[in-house]
Amino acid sequence: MNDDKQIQRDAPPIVRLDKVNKHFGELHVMRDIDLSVAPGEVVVIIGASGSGKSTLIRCVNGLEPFQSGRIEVDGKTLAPHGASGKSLQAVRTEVGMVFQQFNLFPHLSIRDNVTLAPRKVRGWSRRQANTTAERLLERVGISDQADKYPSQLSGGQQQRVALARALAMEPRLMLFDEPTSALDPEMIGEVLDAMRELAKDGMTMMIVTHEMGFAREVADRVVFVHGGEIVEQGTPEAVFDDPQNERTRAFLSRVLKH
Ligand SMILES: Nc1ncnc2c1ncn2[C@@H]1O[C@H](COP(=O)(O)OP(=O)(O)OP(=O)(O)O)[C@@H](O)[C@H]1O
Repeated sequence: MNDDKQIQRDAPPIVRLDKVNKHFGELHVMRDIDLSVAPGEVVVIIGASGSGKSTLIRCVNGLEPFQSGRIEVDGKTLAPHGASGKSLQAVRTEVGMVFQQFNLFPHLSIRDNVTLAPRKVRGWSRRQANTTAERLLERVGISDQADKYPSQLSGGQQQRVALARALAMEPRLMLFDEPTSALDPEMIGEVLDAMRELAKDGMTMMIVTHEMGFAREVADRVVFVHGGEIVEQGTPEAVFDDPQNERTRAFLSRVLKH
């Protein structure tokens, strides 16, 4: 997306999935998924509802166990049937996640929502965490809201706090699962702007979204998932303008009509 940005294709990938399979009972939701993400790369995952996009993201963060294959995140292995406690903990602290729902703590101020994890998990002093929170809230454009509580903020502002909170842990990788789908249309832009900035700064990102315009603009690579399989992947130009697979074409003609 950005010519100045460096994707470190020669470095070890930050994320690597090898032949990952996941079932929910009879339902096979990830089928032999192979996927690597290089440092600095922005990968956008698209596909119809129920195709397995969220499950893929949640497996990378260790939120869902999987049945076979292997997932490596920044050199730590998540094994099938749940990782060992240590690598799971390490992955969770190195990966930032932003969900559809903001999940802020309602009884904590915006500042305390952002500083809680670095203080508890990293052992930062209140002062150090507050300085970081100020910088991050400034970065997502809501430094004037630090003393407020989540219920006093709009959905778009709350989602930007959720982004600042994830960044406070200094993640190597950011995962987004439909971060704008719970927002009113007029608030979507402000969250996408914050994500755009992050991408420009070289953050490695995996993003599940239904915002196709944003996907085209921000992605280094677009991955189309159908029925738990990666059916097609490539640059946004390749996938959006010249899709090779019939199912990608059918999906895009459905979503781009609206
Ligand atoms: N905890 C669960 N238990 C049983 N089935 C589940 C569970 N979570 C997801 N599924 C099923 O797995 C399939 C894939 O779900 P997933 O949420 O990954 O799809 P998705 O592509 O992210 O969909 P959407 O765009 O609607 O969010 C769906 O059929 C869903 O109903």
